[in-house]
Amino acid sequence: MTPEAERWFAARSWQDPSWSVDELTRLKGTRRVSVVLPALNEQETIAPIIAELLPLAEPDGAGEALVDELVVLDSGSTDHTREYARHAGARVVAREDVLPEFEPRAGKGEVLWRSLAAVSGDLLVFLDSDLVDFDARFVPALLGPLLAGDEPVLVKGFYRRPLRLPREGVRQTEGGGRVTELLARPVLSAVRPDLSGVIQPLGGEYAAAREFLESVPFAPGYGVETGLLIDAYDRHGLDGLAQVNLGVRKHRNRGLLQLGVMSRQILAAALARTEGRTAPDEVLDDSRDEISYTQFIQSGSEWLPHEQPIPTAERPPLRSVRRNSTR
Ligand SMILES: O=c1ccn([C@@H]2O[C@H](COP(=O)(O)OP(=O)(O)O)[C@@H](O)[C@H]2O)c(=O)[nH]1
Ligand SMILES: O=C(O)[C@@H](COP(=O)(O)O)O[C@H]1O[C@H](CO)[C@@H](O)[C@H](O)[C@H]1O
Repeated sequence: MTPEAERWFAARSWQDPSWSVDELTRLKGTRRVSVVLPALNEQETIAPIIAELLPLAEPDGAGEALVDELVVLDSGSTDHTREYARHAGARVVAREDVLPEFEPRAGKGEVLWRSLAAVSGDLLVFLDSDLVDFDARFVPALLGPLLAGDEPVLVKGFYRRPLRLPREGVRQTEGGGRVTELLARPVLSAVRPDLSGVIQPLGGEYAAAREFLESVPFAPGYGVETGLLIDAYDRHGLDGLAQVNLGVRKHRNRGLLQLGVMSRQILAAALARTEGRTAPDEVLDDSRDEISYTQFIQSGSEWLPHEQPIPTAERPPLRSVRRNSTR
C-alpha cells in the first residue's frame, strides 16, 4: 500500500462496526435512507433478503425507522422476481418506468443510475439481490460512517467471500471475489495506487450520499462499482471513502466466461478514467460506444470464437440531465 493508503486504511476501516439501529435512527434526523436492490432474475433469493430488511423499515416507539424505503429496481427480469418482491413487501420499480425519456439499456449500472430518480433518500444503500444467508446488520454497518462519522460520500463493505462454483454442491469457505483478486485489485493498484487499501472494491454492498451519486457518471454493466469508487476518490480524496466489515457474504457465483465479460466492463470503466479519456462532466449520454469482445468456446474438437458486444457508453451525472432533480 502507498503511505496514504496505509493512513486511510488505519483511519477509515471499521473492523468491528457496532452502531446500533436505534443510535443511527436518532442520528439520521431529517435525512432519509433508501435501500436499493438491483435485480435481474433473482426469484430464488429476493424474498428472503426483503424479509430480513423489512424490520429496519418499521417505525419504532418514536415513530421513526432507520430505513425510509426499500425498493427493488428491476433490470428486465423474466422470472418471478417482481411478483415475489412485491409479495415480500418491497416497492418494485421497473427500469423502463423511471427516467422513461431514456431508452433502457441492459446492465447493473443502468438500474443503479435510474434508482437515483426512483427513490427519495439523501443516503442510499445498495445491496445485491443474489445474496444467500443475508444479514440485515449490513445496513446499519454501511450507514454508520455516513450518519455517525465525518460524512464520507461512499462506504464500501468488506467480508469473507465463500465460493460455490456453478454445478458444484459444496461452498468453499473462501475463494470468492475472483474478479476482484485477478483484475480489479491489480488494475486499481496501477491506475489509483492510493485505492490499494480498499478491501472489496467491487463489492455490491455499499452506501453513498445522494449529493455524490448525482454528481458523477454511471459506468454501464458491472463497471459501475469501479467507476463510482474511482470518481469518489478523484473528487473527494481518500477521506471521501470509508469501509466497514460486514462479516461473511455469500452469493451466486457465476462461471468463468461470465466473469470474463464482467472483467472487460470493469476494465472499460477504469480505462475511461485514465489517460483523461473521460472526465465525469464530459460524459456524453449520446455516445454509442461499444466494443466487441471475443471469447472462445469448444465445439467438438474445435475451438470457435464467440463475439459479443460490450457497451461502454456511460450514463451522465443525473444532475446534468435533471437540472431540477426532483425525487
Ligand atoms: O443486468 C444486470 C446484472 C445484474 N444485476 C444485479 O446486480 C447484482 C449483482 O449482479 P451479479 O450477481 O450478476 O454479479 P456478481 O455478484 O456475480 O458479481 C445482482 O443483484 C443482480 O441481480 C442487475 O440488476 N442487472
Ligand atoms: O468481486 C468479484 O470478483 C465479483 C465476482 O465474485 P465471485 O468470484 O463470484 O465471488 O463480484 C463482484 O463484482 C461485481 C462487479 O463489480 C459486482 O457488481 C458484484 O456486486 C460483486 O459481487
